Amino acid sequence: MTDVSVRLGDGTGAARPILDGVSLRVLPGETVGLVGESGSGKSVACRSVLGLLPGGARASGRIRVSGRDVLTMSPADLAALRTREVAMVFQDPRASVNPLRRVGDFLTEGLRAGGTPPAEAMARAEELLTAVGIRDPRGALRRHPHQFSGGMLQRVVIAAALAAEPALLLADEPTTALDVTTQAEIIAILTRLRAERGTGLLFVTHDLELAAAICDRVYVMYAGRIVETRSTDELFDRPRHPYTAGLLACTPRIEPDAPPPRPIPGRPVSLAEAPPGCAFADRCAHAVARCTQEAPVLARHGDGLAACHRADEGIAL
Ligand SMILES: Nc1ncnc2c1ncn2[C@@H]1O[C@H](COP(=O)(O)OP(=O)(O)OP(=O)(O)O)[C@@H](O)[C@H]1O
Repeated sequence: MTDVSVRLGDGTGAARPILDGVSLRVLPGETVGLVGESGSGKSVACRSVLGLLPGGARASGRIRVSGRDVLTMSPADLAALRTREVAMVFQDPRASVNPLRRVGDFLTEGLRAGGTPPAEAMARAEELLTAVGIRDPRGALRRHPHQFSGGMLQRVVIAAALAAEPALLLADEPTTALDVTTQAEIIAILTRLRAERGTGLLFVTHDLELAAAICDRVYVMYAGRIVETRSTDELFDRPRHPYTAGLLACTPRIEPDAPPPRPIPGRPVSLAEAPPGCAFADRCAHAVARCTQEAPVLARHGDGLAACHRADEGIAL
């Protein structure tokens, strides 16, 4: 997506800005992280790729998937995009499935709608369940969602997302609701499938350790804007934006000599409440007068981009 801004109607006729000039890219086979505190706009950015914005939202900019612009697509083309090119996995797998329908029906409906004969669709569903590590796939097809644990059901949802072999998989906190062991298994499945199938993966998370473990590149969002993006290695070794450094410092670490986590002072602001200048200035220990007067632009520093007037001074280390 390039320079995407989103505004939401607030019911009174006024429009509340949610995203401002967000540019973000996922190449085939790449895992890209999107991190930031709650309310920074990660989910809205992710959903905008599927044209899934709240009612009354207005989006500008360009969102291209396989060369076609999502924002100007007809409803029929959008529906086709969602079944063939881009799939999304959400935090709560139970919200993605109909509790009254068998898993087999859920997994095969897209394939059957695309003209695959029922027996072939069932065989494909079995294959997909095997690919996500479900041991008795034939039995699983006959069961209902309530007969699965959260982790098993998330595997089913991932299998469904992969049914059409999408070019891009959007994963919005897909493991947050799961215990750590299951979380590790789901991550292993996603990374393996991405490597085997060359699917691009956009992984939305507030967990920086997890982003570090699986992502090639990371985008950091604050108040509806991207404030930093670079390769995962450099982001963690040498963040240029004090917000990224703050997120890293407040992440608990397990190494025995690691410093204790230090929370970022204050609370996150939404884009609508953001002051002029840098939206993070109020919470930033390094802010100078210029930061409250002039909005920093996202510019090249090191191997990526950062939106900070002091990005080259090494202050975020
Ligand atoms: N359906 C909606 N109606 C009104 N406002 C919304 C809606 N969805 C999101 N917002 C607003 O958009 C902003 C960005 O929300 P978003 O859910 O994208 O943040 P997030 O970074 O994904 O947070 P979280 O980590 O909590 O999911 C927030 O200020 C939120 O209140």
